[in-house]
Amino acid sequence: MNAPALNEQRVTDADPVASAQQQVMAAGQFAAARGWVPATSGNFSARVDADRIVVTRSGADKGALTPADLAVVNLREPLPPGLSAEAPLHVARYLADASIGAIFHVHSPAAALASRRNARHGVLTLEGWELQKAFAGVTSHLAVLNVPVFANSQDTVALAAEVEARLQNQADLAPGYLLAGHGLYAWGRTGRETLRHLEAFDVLLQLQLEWERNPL
Ligand SMILES: CSCCC(=O)C(=O)COP(=O)(O)O
Ligand SMILES: [Zn+2]
Repeated sequence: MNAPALNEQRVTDADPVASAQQQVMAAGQFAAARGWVPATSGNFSARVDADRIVVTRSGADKGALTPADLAVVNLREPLPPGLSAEAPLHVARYLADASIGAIFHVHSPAAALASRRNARHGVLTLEGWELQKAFAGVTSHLAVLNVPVFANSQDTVALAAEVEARLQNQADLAPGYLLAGHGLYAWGRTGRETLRHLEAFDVLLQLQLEWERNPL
């Protein structure tokens, strides 16, 4: 999962926009196949270079994305109309962390439910699960990983500022956060790593929900 496939590497070298588009379209199919982006929910982005990302347009079916559903956006310029309503959340993350290569947002049932269960605390803490090692840099099930939970908001510019202020000061941060009653944002250095993180989050959130409901 860590090394890009040969085809992905060739496209990256030749055409970084096409590579970013390919990562986003593949992620959309992966998420749709698992029921994580129902009814056009979710939004996906991948970095092109230090200044640009590819991001989904608003309302696109994430399971059937084509290049026409994707916009190339400069991170340091005003956002054009028609982008995902949540594009400010993507842009703020890329600007805050130059190592991020892709950000995928899903509305999986586990994320929506776990976010509401933990909204009052403002954080969901993962600990004791071997699958935590699917997150980059985590080497033990004993690691304590915090997943911040934010109140949902339709003002995604203000929400992005709130998220980034909190993430800067969050110790032991997992590669993602939850929006209450809404879903999960996850990131990684590449599209493949971000998909691995999404998949790990999905199982870990299901385990956590079951554990909270019925601890042994
Ligand atoms: C259809 S779900 C409500 C909007 C949302 O939360 C989402 O993820 C999709 O919004 P977008 O503007 O990116 O299509
Ligand atoms: Zn959403």
